[in-house]
Amino acid sequence: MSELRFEQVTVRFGTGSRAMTAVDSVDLTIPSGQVVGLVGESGSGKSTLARAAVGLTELAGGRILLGGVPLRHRARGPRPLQLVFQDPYSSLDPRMSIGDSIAEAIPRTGPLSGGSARSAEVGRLLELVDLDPDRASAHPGVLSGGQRQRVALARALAGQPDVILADEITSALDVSVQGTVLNLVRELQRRLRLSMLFISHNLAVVRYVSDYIAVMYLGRIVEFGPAADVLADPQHPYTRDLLAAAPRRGTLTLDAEETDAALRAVADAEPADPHHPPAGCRFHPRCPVGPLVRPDRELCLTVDPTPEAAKRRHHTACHYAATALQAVDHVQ
Ligand SMILES: Nc1ncnc2c1ncn2[C@@H]1O[C@H](COP(=O)(O)OP(=O)(O)OP(=O)(O)O)[C@@H](O)[C@H]1O
Repeated sequence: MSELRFEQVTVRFGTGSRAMTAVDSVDLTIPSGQVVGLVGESGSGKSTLARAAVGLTELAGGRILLGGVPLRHRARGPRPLQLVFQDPYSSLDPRMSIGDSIAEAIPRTGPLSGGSARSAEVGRLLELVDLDPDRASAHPGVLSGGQRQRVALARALAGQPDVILADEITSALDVSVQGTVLNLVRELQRRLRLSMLFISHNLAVVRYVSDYIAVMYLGRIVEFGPAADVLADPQHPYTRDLLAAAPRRGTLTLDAEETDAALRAVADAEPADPHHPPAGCRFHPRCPVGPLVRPDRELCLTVDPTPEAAKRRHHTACHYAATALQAVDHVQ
């Protein structure tokens, strides 16, 4: 079993007046062999959550379990979680051949410890990501962005992971290449039965690969559910903003910056300051729904809806989710 579960995970940065909670009491499960797409605007805490899972960032609270076992208790050896970044340059040493970079990530013990087994494995991994094994001696600098991202994927797979955390892996690629890399990711995920957290600003990209969608806002998960349900029947006003800002189904034409800009235009407000998150519901300063239901917004201003959220298969952290959204539709 390779279910990855975040339980009440909290990450803080800074001290004193610059202290901030980047990830706040997050509960999130990535079911075994499934893809959870994590979407939200810049600064919402998506990368921090992924970095916490691989131990690059310390937890201030909560725990992370793989197959029911807290991660810090697992024995060393093949790395069960692998993080793939937006920029493959950060994981590929430009001075090393791509074959050596991949070989370096193959476990040094077990059946792949011998030299010839390792180079055969490099060839197999390159083929797996649709690259010619003859390119093993090439350096990253001579490859296209899409090819480099394939190498980064091969390197991640070399660690024999159960879980891949893919952080904006197509954001730096031309739109024409994004589709082929996304197809490859989905095919590999299915073939190898990987569990995956797939992070992107772009809901069009997320919906392309995800079984479930989680929406993050100011360090919190504000909506979670099966992808089809979230897309067809978004419950949180922020998810509706995201959907309004996303390119239509089948296109991937908005990049990260454009998506953020579109989001702000839709919500007609600057993102909240993560150092001073609003009291009550964090989304209330941007929310079109609360004032429609109750002009004084008492509940929204004073009561944090998150703790009640995670009870159903498709759930949201909004006091007035479904009923109020119908009211907004009616007014519009
Ligand atoms: N090492 C750090 N030190 C201090 N603050 C940090 C650090 N890493 C992240 N942050 C802050 O934590 C918050 C969440 O950042 P994070 O990168 O996780 O967001 P994100 O949703 O992934 O956004 P982006 O897509 O822009 O990376 C931001 O306000 C960011 O400035």
